[in-house]
Amino acid sequence: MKPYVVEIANLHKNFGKQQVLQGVNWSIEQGKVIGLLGRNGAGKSTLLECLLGLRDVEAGSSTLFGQPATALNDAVRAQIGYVPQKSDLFEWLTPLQLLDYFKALYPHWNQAKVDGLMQRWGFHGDAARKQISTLSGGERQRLSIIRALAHDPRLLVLDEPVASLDPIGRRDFLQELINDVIERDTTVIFSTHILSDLERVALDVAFLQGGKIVLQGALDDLLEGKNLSLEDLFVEVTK
Ligand SMILES: Nc1ncnc2c1ncn2[C@@H]1O[C@H](COP(=O)(O)OP(=O)(O)OP(=O)(O)O)[C@@H](O)[C@H]1O
Repeated sequence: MKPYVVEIANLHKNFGKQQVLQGVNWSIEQGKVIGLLGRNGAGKSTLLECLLGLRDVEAGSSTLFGQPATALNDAVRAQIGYVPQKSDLFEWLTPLQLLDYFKALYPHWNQAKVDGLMQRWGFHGDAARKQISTLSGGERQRLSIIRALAHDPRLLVLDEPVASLDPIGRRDFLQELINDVIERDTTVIFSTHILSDLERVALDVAFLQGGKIVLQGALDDLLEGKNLSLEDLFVEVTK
């Protein structure tokens, strides 16, 4: 068995009186590609933020590569790539300036990968020199993904990464993910509402419902012998 990259134990998170996470237990082995599913407002973004140590929690813990998520050392931090749901890019920079900025922060930076993705994903020529504030939603999302992949992370956390991408952009991105996982045994956790995409890349799924992971496992196993589609399963688990 491979080591666990993520270990979440009894995680509780409230916003005021609202109990969003109510005892999440979730362990993720190295090299897994997991789709996180749940209704709007189920707490997927909150869970991904808590998993990464970006939010205070009421109780419980998240451990990444054996270290508490709230106290990661620089070496572990450099192994993580994150695409948040809301763009956190520096609006006043251009894509080239943004990537140069992050390049200086990471010990491992795969410039060949960045150059290739910039070419393929529409950032050749003028688009690479426009102010980020003027980019479209999909262009920002592409840039955010390039930034997250640029340092060859071993753990990728993606919060609805393809929501604004056109079908070709989605296909390219999914292909990139698959290649990366196969080549480097990257662990990928991504939330999405696009079940067809999930079925193309995720071997595992986890359902967040009522503040807990209520069902997880290999997609094939969960659907086997049930004559259900993933959509049917989603409806059944989250109703
Ligand atoms: N900063 C915040 N302050 C107060 N409430 C919040 C905050 N962030 C999230 N919430 C609430 O927590 C709940 C879970 O939100 P979250 O964004 O994690 O859900 P989600 O599953 O990612 O939803 P979606 O599928 O719509 O993106 C929601 O009811 C939301 O209103």
